[in-house]
Amino acid sequence: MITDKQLLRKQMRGYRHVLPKSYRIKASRQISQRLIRFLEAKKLKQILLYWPIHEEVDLRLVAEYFWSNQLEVILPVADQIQKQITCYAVRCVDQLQTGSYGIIEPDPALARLVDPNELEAVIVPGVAFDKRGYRLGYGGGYYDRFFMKNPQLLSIGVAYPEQLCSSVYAESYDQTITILLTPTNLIYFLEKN
Ligand SMILES: Nc1nc2c(c(=O)[nH]1)N(C=O)[C@@H](CNc1ccc(C(=O)N[C@@H](CCC(=O)O)C(=O)O)cc1)CN2
Ligand SMILES: Nc1ncnc2c1ncn2[C@@H]1O[C@H](COP(=O)(O)OP(=O)(O)OP(=O)(O)O)[C@@H](O)[C@H]1O
Repeated sequence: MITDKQLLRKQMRGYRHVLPKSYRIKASRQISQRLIRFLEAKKLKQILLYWPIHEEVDLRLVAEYFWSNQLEVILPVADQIQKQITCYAVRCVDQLQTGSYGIIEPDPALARLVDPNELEAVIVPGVAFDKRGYRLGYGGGYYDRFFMKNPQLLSIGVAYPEQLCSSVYAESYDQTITILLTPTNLIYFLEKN
């Protein structure tokens, strides 16, 4: 049986897939610039970023910003068996490799292992976000597990406006994000549901 959640995931991925490339590039640049300004204002440096796949918001400008300021870029490495994320910090693109799901990830042999307690914020990719701050991903539950173990972390979702919807059919294990950044808005979700 196909669930509402699976249908929504397919529909929202479809919406994202048909966004023109030029639109996605422009929106990604706007979101990246807003994120850089936010991180500077709050003096946040130890940030878990992500390297984009499919048509996700592309934050590589933020990675470039970190590297050009002699800061490390922290990225997740996905363990496909355990469905868990481990964080590694890299100093340049040479420390990256193609990992699970074809995602560009830190090479654990070259990168520095980062304890999640060191993190000051987590930038969360998603397929869709709803008005209560719940997120829909690719269905692996990686970020849900990560936030269940590290509930204190500030989580910042990033999205094109076309990824927002009224409900993503959140389940008991789903965690809300703290902030959502779009090309034109910064939304705070104050209530932890
Ligand atoms: N850029 C990025 N990195 C990330 C995530 C993410 O959502 N985006 N993750 C967040 O969880 C973790 C990896 N999880 C992922 C789970 C599935 C797919 C994916 O593309 N799945 C294919 C099906 C592949 C298969 O079945 O073998 C697909 O949905 O088309 C990608 C990432 C950690 N790193
Ligand atoms: N904290 C958890 N502990 C154990 N299993 C979990 C936990 N969180 C989620 N799961 C499991 O993970 C699966 C996928 O969850 P969900 O559909 O919410 O993923 P998602 O948020 O879309 O994916 P992702 O975070 O990887 O982008 C579900 O079957 C759920 O049972």
